[in-house]
Amino acid sequence: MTTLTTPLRLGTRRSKLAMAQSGQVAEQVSKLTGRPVELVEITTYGDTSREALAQIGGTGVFVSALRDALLEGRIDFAVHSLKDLPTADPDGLLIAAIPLREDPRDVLVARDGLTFAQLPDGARVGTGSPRRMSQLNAWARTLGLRIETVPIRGNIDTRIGYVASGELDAVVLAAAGLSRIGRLDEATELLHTDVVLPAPGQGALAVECSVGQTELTARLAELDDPFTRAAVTAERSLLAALEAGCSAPVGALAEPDIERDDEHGPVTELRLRGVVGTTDGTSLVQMSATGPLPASREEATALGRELAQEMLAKGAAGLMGERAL
Ligand SMILES: NCc1[nH]cc(CCC(=O)O)c1CC(=O)O
Repeated sequence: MTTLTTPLRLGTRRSKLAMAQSGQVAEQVSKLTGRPVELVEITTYGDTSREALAQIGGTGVFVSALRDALLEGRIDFAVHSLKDLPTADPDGLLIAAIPLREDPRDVLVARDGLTFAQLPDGARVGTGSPRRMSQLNAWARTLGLRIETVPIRGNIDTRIGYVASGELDAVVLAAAGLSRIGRLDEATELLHTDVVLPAPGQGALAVECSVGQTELTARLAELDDPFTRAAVTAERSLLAALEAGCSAPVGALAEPDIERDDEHGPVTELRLRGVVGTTDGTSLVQMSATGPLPASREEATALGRELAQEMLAKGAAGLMGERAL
């Protein structure tokens, strides 16, 4: 029988980042429910495989083992990095909460405190993400800088280690990940979203549970931040409508935008920006669209779809490689 003292089981990957974000949510859920929350470690294929992410089917590989555990009732809920969640909703599960998002931006961690513009010609910059490669190469071109992007994988500590060891001049990572493991102070530049748009959903978490768990779902929903939910819904709708996977060169960010409306005073809208590009950065489609705020799920989804259509009309599909064709 389930009682107030029965622990809730929170399934988590074993990485430092996963443990940190699961630990934070566990504490909040424990306060909300008055029940202890126990972390259950789940190993995913993405954790054990050394193959490149693109080869093993994108970041969804980190998620499926947690979802299997949820569906089989071995755990009660799971915390995912939203940007690692495939856009298709699985049967039998739901996102009970999307808490307030952290800083969605990417950061540079470079040797000797360098910013991107200060990197030497021929600098080796580590990232395995086609989205980052595309935008970094495009930015370098506008600065008249020649860089070499070097595909790397591994957890955050491993990636920063390539800079510490002198193997690479810099790596690019998500600010949110660094912040959650307490290493944000090692960033040498926060990358402005005018030059690098983050991955759809970056910086946000998703708290997932089984549809049958109505009581737990209702409690977890108290952690939900409606603005974050609307923003990431628009970003993920763009990604889905471009028919791109989570390892595609797609950046997206939805933010509040204050518009001057002379008759009724200022109005706040939801502004969605999107970018798609070739990994060498020679060709980019970058566009934006605005919708109402607050935004219902339908309105946020429509905004993403609308922007995708405009980007596809400008040739976005041709820039994404065969996945999109
Ligand atoms: N790609 C892996 C990944 N998945 C989630 C984060 C942390 C940031 C987030 O929660 O969005 C990271 C690390 C990174 O991209 O640097």
